[in-house]
Parts: sequence; structure tokens; C-alpha cells
Amino acid sequence: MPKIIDARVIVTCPGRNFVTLKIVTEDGVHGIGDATLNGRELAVAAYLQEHVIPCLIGRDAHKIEDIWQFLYRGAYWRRGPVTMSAIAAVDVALWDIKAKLAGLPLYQLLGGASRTGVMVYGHANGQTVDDTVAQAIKYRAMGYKAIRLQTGVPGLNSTYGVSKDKLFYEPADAALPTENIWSTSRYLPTVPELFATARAELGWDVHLLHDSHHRLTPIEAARLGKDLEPYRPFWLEDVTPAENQESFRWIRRHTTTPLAVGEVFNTIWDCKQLIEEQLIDFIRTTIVHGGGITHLRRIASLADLYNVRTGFHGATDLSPVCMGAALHFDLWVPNFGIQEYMRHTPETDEVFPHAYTFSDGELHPGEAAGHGVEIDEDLAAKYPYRPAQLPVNRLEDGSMFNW
Ligand SMILES: O=C(O)[C@@H](O)[C@@H](O)[C@H](O)[C@H](O)CO
Ligand SMILES: [Mg+2]
Repeated sequence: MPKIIDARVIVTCPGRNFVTLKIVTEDGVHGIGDATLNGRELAVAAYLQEHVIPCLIGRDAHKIEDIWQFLYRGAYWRRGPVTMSAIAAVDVALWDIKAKLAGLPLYQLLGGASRTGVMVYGHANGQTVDDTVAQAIKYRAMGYKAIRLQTGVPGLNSTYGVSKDKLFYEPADAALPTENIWSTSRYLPTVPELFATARAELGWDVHLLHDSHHRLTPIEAARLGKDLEPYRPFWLEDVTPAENQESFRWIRRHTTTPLAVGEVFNTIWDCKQLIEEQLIDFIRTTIVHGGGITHLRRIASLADLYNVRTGFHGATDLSPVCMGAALHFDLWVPNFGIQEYMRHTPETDEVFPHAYTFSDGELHPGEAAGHGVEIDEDLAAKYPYRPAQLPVNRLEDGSMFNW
């Protein structure tokens, strides 16, 4: 058996913080998994270091399912983003090892390729509608077949998704949370205007998406969905918080705009009702926050029964390790929808050399054995951890709101 003899947590900040778990077996094969939880990185690092790693030493790296169940059931305290990100890191590192030992790219172990490439969407953003559409035109020229449009809201200093960097967006911008101001009434009219201009300029041969970042009530979301129907969006993302899964019934009753949700979910229990009642069209939970490949596979299989497709989260805080693993999953999963692809900084790409490549609006995980992503530990050590938290939002009258 490939016995686990060492496991270590690597925290590095090549432009932003990433937590990576490296597991090493007796015969020298190693695997890595992403454990990054934006703004709460060290909680996962400590969970792994103090509570998980001691349990891994001496185990058979091939027993992925048994180790998953051990960590999930064995903790007694189930679910939650910290626990599930830690389990995901172990799971992905073990899948990496298994595929390396088999000498195969990971997607072959999952069931082989179901498609030739993974359609991705880019994140076009700008202060004004015209700036955003100009960015979208650039994405189109780069070959993207799907583009998410985010624009500034007149009268608000900043809003989710709008930044000075155009290929990546980094919201965790300070050691303590930045305070933003939010107004739903100012925001709501901007999106249909953005989509009308985008359709006029870009035409219909491109998928357009939008993220409301959990800021609407169900009935406001229903209104936005109806207003966008003429522009045929690919999806509206995270329109309302989903702790109460039933609330999506209200949106569903009023609009045919497809709905995507779930980047903050961490288990199948967060989306069971949403899927079984067909209240959503795309599930966004990704490998690192959803318990790894082993658990995501269960979510995707349930979703497949109800015509819900995958649309994994892929912002900059999901490390190249998560992206690599997600792309193997995407290439295989029968009910694939789309994959978010926000590029990493050149420094991040250097710390995490990877086999995945982009061309013609699609990513491909590559043919390297394993998931195809490595970490350069010497380089990683040159970028020490920097405290950074996500922003918060207040309404114009000072009330705390969802960011
Ligand atoms: O869809 C997305 O990419 C997001 O909603 C993220 O930008 C999200 O805000 C960050 O991943 C939070 O860490
Ligand atoms: Mg989002």
C-alpha cells in the first residue's frame, strides 16, 4: 500500500493568500490539495495541522473513501466551510496520488472525458455600462464564449465585482474588512441597461451572465429575472442568500431566467431541496469548499437526476490546485454546464506550475498524471502570509447588509 508518511500545510501569498496541503507517501509519490477559505485561511490551516494531519500518518493513501468518511463522521461536528475545506484538501491530494500511481490524468479515473474542453466564463467589469461592455468585447476577442457582466452602480463608491484589474478581481483588499455601501434600488435598474447595451454591442452569439452576490430578496430577484428575460442571460448568480432553500420557490414562480447558486455551500445538504424541487439550474459549489471530488461527485449525481448542471465557482481565491482538480471533474461530469475562470496573477501561476491550458474560450486540464498542478515550495516560501479579509456592506442608513 502507498503508506502516508508525511503531510504538511503550505501557506503562501503570491498576490493573495493560498493554503495548500501536501501529502507524501512512503514510495515518494506526493499529492496536493487546495484548502483556501478566503479571509479565514489560518482557521483551515490550523484545522489541518492540529487535527487532521496526525490522523493521516500511516494510512493507506489509496483508501480515499474511507479517509473521507473518517474525517467527516469522525469529527462528530459535521459540515461547515472550515471542516469541508480541510476534508477537500485531503481528498484532492489523495486523488492526485492515486492518479499519479496509475500514471493517468485524473479525469480518466473519474470515468474519462465526456467532452473535448471545458467552456469557461470570464468576468468583464467596469465603472460604467460602456466600460463594462468594452471589457466584454476584449474577452470576446480573447475567444471567450461566455462572459459575466458586472458594472458600477451610480451613486455608490464601490460594488461587488468592479475593480481596477481587468482579468482578476480581488475583494479581500485589507487586513480588516473594508466597508462598502449598498443600495438595491440604485442597483436594480443598472443591470437591464447593462444587458441591453451588451446585446446591442456583442450580439447574440455569446453567453452573458450576472452575479447579484446574495444582495436581493426573493421578490426583488424575481423582478430582476423578469427584466432580464428579453436578453436571454445564461444565468443569474446568487440572487438571494440560500440558507432558506424554499425562498427560491418565489423566484422560480415569476421568471424563466436560469438561476445559479451555491459558491458558499459546503455539503449536499445545502442544496438538496434546491435540486430536488428543481428550483435552480446550476450548482456552483466547487471542489475546495464542498468536501473535494468525493463529495462533489455526490452533489453532481443528485443534480443530474433533476436537470441541474454544474457551474463551479472559479474566482481568484480558488487556487490553481482547485482549478486543476475542477477541470478534471468538468471534463468528465455528464451534467456539465460551465466553469468560472478568473485568471490568477503571474506570481500565483509561477508558484503553482500547472498543466491546464486555455484556448478558444475553453480550458483543458492537460494529460499530466494526477491533477496536473504542482507547488514550488521554495518560491512559495518567498511570499509570506498577509492578513486580508473580505469587505462588508452597509445600507445607506448604516444598517449592516450582505456583502
Ligand atoms: O462568483 C464569484 O467569483 C464570486 O462571487 C467571488 O468573487 C467571491 O466574492 C469570492 O470568491 C469570495 O471569496
Ligand atoms: Mg459569485
